[in-house]
Amino acid sequence: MAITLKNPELIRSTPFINGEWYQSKSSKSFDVTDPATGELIITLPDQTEEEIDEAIRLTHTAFHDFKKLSVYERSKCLRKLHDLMIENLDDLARIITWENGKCMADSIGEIKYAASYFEWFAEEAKRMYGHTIQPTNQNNKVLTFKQPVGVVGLLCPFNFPSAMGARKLAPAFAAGCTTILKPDGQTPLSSLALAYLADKAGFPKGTFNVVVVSVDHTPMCGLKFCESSLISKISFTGSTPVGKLLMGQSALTLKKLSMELGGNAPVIIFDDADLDLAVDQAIASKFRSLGQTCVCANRIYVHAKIYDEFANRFAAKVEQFKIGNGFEEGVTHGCLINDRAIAKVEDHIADAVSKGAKAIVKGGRLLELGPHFYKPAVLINVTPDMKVCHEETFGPLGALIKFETKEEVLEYCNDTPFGLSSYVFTKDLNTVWYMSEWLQSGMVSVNTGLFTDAALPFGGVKESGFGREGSLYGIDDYTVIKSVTLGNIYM
Ligand SMILES: NC(=O)c1ccc[n+]([C@@H]2O[C@H](COP(=O)([O-])OP(=O)(O)OC[C@H]3O[C@@H](n4cnc5c(N)ncnc54)[C@H](O)[C@@H]3O)[C@@H](O)[C@H]2O)c1
Ligand SMILES: O=CCCC(=O)O
Repeated sequence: MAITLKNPELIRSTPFINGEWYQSKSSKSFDVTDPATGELIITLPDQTEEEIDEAIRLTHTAFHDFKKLSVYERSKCLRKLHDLMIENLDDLARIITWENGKCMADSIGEIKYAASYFEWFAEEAKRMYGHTIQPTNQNNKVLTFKQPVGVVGLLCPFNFPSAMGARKLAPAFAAGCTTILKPDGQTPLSSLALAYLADKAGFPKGTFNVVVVSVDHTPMCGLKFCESSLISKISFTGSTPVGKLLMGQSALTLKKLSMELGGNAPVIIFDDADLDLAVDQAIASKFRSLGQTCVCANRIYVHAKIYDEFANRFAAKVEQFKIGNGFEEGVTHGCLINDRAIAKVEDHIADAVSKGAKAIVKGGRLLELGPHFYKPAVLINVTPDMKVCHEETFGPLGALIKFETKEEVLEYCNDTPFGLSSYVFTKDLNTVWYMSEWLQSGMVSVNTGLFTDAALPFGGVKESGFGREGSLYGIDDYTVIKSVTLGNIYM
């Protein structure tokens, strides 16, 4: 099914390099398909090593002029891009639903969320403050400047095809860095549409480049970024194993890195929680983008006193989901991205059931809807020895685990190498404080399942990575501090 857009020019079929829609000479190409139908959306050139090198070189050349552009000019471009995204909201959301499969309501939410990073960093661009410091020698003064780190390579995943790129591009541009973005080979159209709008917003030539490569050639592109001495920093969002690989590959050029990696988010529901709120919010967290969100609830710990009641209400709500093509009216949840994603959900369910879990909502493929549709599942009697407690499912499986005390549940929650986000539901301030203090995660969300925002410092601890995106801290990852000493000053 081809989609119609108010502005068909938003669909691009070539990379965007140095301010131009680049005519690739590659003899290879790759198909982007609609995960809901399996139908072809577009065929793109699979860029070669030489073309990636050339794109890096041009991004580097652009850096020297760009750093001279005033922060006020950078701020205006960012603000304009925000406005253009909102003007093109419906078209951009349709592109996400087409290439990613999430429902239109989620896609519209994603575009507003992505645009909000440009608005936020349009303001932050003006706030790259330095310090004046008094060193031990009274006749010297130290000044600090925040300077752009240089060329930044942005490697983005499929699950938020617009927002993950926006969350990197906006602070990088605000700081005065030039960027080269490689979108996921399954969902490249949103990034190309962003490049089209950035160009219209006045981003100078070469400051925002998008290269395209197939899923198969992605490791080649990753290696090129990591090994290039012209790229100063890499910002990656994706799984922990790939993050580790990129970090190793970046060692030779000692790059600055931001790693937004996998999660295994626990949700803890205490017996004093507002149950209606907890059920609704746990559902919102668990099934956002059908579970394909890095901060999605992965393990839901429910206090023994309210376990059965919570499980029944949770299951009843899941049964009400309307799964279908994301473009259809009334659909609450679309499809998963590919077969591998479904296989992981099936594996976690099979493992849990073989160890004693019981399905109170039986999940399963919905082949009558299309190749990647899956009815969400809810399991009770889940125990800490099951895979779902240790690995990120990244799909529509609600796993409910019983607990008795806060000390016990804290131990379960922290028993993982991951530490991205955690959720706590309770009315007791002491419990809120205790859990917020001791949960090993970069973000703790209390009494809400939806917390991400451009104003929030987003990022993990442990093997969920490092660096913070968004917020007043987000720009720091794209800057370096230069210290200037003024000597022999006499007053
Ligand atoms: N912390 C966050 O902000 C965040 C946000 C979204 C997703 N994620 C994580 O991402 C994972 C889901 O995404 P995925 O399955 O696509 O992850 P993935 O790591 O397989 O892929 C992520 C991206 O990296 C690319 N990639 C893969 N191998 C590469 C290589 N050798 N060099 C360069 N790029 C390479 C992929 O093509 C994709 O675009 C989950 O673990 C999820 O938690 C984290
Ligand atoms: O998937 C990860 C990002 C989700 C978000 O920023 O809300």
